[in-house]
Amino acid sequence: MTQPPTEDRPGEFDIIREIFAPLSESQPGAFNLTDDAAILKAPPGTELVMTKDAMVSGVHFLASDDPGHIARKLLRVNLSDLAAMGATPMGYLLAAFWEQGTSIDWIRGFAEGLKQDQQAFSIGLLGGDTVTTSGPQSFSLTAIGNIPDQKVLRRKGARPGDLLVVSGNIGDGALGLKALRGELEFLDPEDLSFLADRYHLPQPRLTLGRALHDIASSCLDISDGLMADTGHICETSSLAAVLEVENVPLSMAAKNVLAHDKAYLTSILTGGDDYELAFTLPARFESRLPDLSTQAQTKLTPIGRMEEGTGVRAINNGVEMAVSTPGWRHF
Ligand SMILES: Nc1ncnc2c1ncn2[C@@H]1O[C@H](COP(=O)(O)OP(=O)(O)O)[C@@H](O)[C@H]1O
Ligand SMILES: Cc1ncc(C[n+]2csc(CCOP(=O)(O)OP(=O)(O)O)c2C)c(N)n1
Ligand SMILES: [Mg+2]
Ligand SMILES: [Mg+2]
Ligand SMILES: [Mg+2]
Repeated sequence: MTQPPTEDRPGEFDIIREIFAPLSESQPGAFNLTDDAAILKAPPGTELVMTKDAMVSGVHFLASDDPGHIARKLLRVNLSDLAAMGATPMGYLLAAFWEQGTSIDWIRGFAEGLKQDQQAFSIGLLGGDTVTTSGPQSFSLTAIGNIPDQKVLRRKGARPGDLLVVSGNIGDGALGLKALRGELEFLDPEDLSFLADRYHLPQPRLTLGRALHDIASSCLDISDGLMADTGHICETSSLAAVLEVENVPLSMAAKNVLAHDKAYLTSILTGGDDYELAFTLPARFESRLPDLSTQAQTKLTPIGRMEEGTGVRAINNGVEMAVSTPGWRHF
């Protein structure tokens, strides 16, 4: 920041000391955000797992979204990638590109959101960077976790005959964005706010990821869209997937959207913002799904099967769906 601090307008280092340093309290290696970098030890017998996702106003969130929600989603989408690898969160690094003129209240609201979710997910701030930009509000977060040696879940590893299983419900995030944009005015207010909440606050499936260590043959989180991300398992595992669309788990709100207009099925299957896990399961483990579901406190639904070949085919009650765009692409 180039502006000098005044009594009522804190400067860059006031913001770091007063707003961000308290978020690093649980991390002794962050040195209270007073050093050039942080240190972190992996517990004995574990490996570090690292992931980074960015969020940009107008691309990943709406400029009108609550700053606390934006912060929590930023943390949660990264935790979702740790969950997909089967990892346990430890710490995170944050780069904030504040749009010039951002108010201190907005920054405080953002940090409040981080504080709330740090406690919920047992993770703390390790460091980062604070800059301003003439572009839109943007953030990048690097989450670091650990996993016992040799336990990592990969996108690669699915075998022909494995079941394709998803956690939670699919499509709520994409429909939530439509709800916030005023496109689903036919829904009642409870459904609208349920879907908006699902867009704002995904639920990273960390307990599930850890429970899948010796069970899943491959795993990822669904961020771009169910069809596109299933395609990633197919590509890295050199297989095809057949998706039984009628088995895709839906919330009551999503069912109400479909009852109004079946065309929303494409948004559900390809819209992304799900942050549920999709994993492949050797058929001999199918009987373990109810226990896994109880342990992970999420619904687990088999929605298809892996086969020899390439690509994802979506079959809706026996009829193959033509899907031109399987998910979100930045380019
Ligand atoms: N700019 C980049 N530099 C290095 N690695 C990247 C970059 N962009 C994406 N990746 C890597 O490419 C892979 C796929 O990225 P992405 O689709 O964004 O993953 P995800 O959807 O799980 O967040 C990941 O391993 C990610 O770390
Ligand atoms: C305002 C707004 N428009 C569109 C979307 C939809 N969207 C934007 S990026 C994206 C995919 C996920 O983001 P990405 O940066 O690709 O995360 P990753 O897959 O790397 O985890 C989706 C579904 C959104 N979330 N918010
Ligand atoms: Mg990414
Ligand atoms: Mg991912
Ligand atoms: Mg991601």
